[in-house]
Amino acid sequence: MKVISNYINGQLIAPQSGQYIDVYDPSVGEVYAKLSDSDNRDVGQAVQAAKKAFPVWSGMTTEKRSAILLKIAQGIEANFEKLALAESIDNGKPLKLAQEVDIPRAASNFHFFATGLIHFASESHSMEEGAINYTLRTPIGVVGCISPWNLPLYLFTWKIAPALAAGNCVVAKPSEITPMTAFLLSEICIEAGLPAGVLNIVHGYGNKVGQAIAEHPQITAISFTGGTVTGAHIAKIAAPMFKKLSLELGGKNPAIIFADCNYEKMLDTVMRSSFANQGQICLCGSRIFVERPLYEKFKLDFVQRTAQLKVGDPLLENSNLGAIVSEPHMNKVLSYIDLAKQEGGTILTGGKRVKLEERCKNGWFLEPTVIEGLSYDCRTNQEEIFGPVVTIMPFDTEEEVLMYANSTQYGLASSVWTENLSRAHRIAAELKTGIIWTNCWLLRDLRTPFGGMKNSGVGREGGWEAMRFFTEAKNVCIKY
Ligand SMILES: NC(=O)C1=CN([C@@H]2O[C@H](COP(=O)(O)OP(=O)(O)OC[C@H]3O[C@@H](n4cnc5c(N)ncnc54)[C@H](O)[C@@H]3O)[C@@H](O)[C@H]2O)C=CC1
Ligand SMILES: O=C(O)/C=C/C=C(\O)C(=O)O
Repeated sequence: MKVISNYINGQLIAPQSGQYIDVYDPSVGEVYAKLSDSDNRDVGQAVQAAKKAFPVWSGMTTEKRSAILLKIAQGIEANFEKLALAESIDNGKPLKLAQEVDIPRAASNFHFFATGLIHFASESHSMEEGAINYTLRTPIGVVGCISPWNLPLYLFTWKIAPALAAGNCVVAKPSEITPMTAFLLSEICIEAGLPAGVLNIVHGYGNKVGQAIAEHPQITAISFTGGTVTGAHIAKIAAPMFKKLSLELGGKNPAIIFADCNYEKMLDTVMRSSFANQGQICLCGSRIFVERPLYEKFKLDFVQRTAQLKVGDPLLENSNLGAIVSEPHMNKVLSYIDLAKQEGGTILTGGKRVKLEERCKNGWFLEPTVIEGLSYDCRTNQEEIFGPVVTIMPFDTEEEVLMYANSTQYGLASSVWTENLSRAHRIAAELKTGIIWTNCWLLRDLRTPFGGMKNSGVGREGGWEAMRFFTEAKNVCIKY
């Protein structure tokens, strides 16, 4: 059985506890690897290694740092098939999705920041009084990156690439539920010649390793993606130490469909925004609002298309949906389907666990589910489900749909479907979400600010936002 070691000070090493955690393949429901059960001792060791490496890494020329990060990107590309297969086995997502989205994006994250760092420059502001300010952006030192299980390598690299590009040394923790590709990345980093201690990957539970990262006084900035409750917990620990925080948290995203939309394009994309990655993306559109004249047609077509989706072995080419990441998570999603029924919802399609045969007979699979007949303010429509479950609701006016869309504690992303340009701008101005996609979904330009409002997070990642987060701004004012 594969044993997943920590990557500390350039070495693959066992956890100090000598203990290991079971890692499951969700499509077969069985343990297939053992993961280091690390604790604050391993985090302490990682921080010491990172501190030692900091003068070397931050003092390196940008060209040299860029070249090493590009080598990591090339290493991801060279190991493309191995990483995609590992991601699919670890997470349960269709192999095709890992090949088309997760792994290419992980390589892009490194490419993007490896080249970006060369162009990252100081700002200067001249004053009429005869003075000039220039703002130095210096690396922070040792930073922490904590990532979730839904897009494992994609989100892990989305954090560590800018942190490293900005000249920091990193103590990183991938999710204990999906640690495999982060482990494979540590092998790639060794191969790429990343100096020892620059990146340290400490595996284990959130309440041990994650907690130790949040508490460590020498980790002065943390980038976290995960659940809102965990984000609030980390914020509470970090606040008295005045740590810099970037929190990418949950969502309950609206998809708003007007009757004048490009119907076929909308339908194809809304299928994806509802069920991609089994609905386990914080950006998925889980509340679908449809203008009343289009509602019945949309309902008919959407339900029919959903019922035709194939839930199957993630390794097979024709599976549209794979397994849910874990048994507890599958049960959580099922409990929300029960709640929807109690709240008066009608299940139009789906709603049950899927029992596959042979290899996947004990896997954790769910039918893609469409629910109607719920009020906008019931729990099903207010709380994050994070699975292949969407609700559909009609609306009559722009004011009404904006009220529905903005009614939750979350404010991550919205998608809007209309051919009316003025309306698109009007709606975008009123939606309280950090990201608004009009006539598209998850169309990503890595230069743009990425993040949420309200309980969906604090701060923005991506492009210069990430480089600014991972640096200290120091203004120098010179009077001449
Ligand atoms: N990006 C997103 O929006 C995500 C949202 N979620 C939501 O959160 C819910 C719970 O999922 P979980 O896997 O439990 O997410 P989580 O928020 O517990 O896990 C995310 C990361 O935080 C770590 N973590 C957990 N406790 C920690 C602590 N005390 N200190 C520091 N780090 C800690 C985990 O080990 C993991 O690496 C999901 O059902 C879903 O609704 C989950 C994953 C991603
Ligand atoms: O950066 C992206 O393209 C996607 C990010 C997705 C998440 O943060 C998530 O699903 O947790």
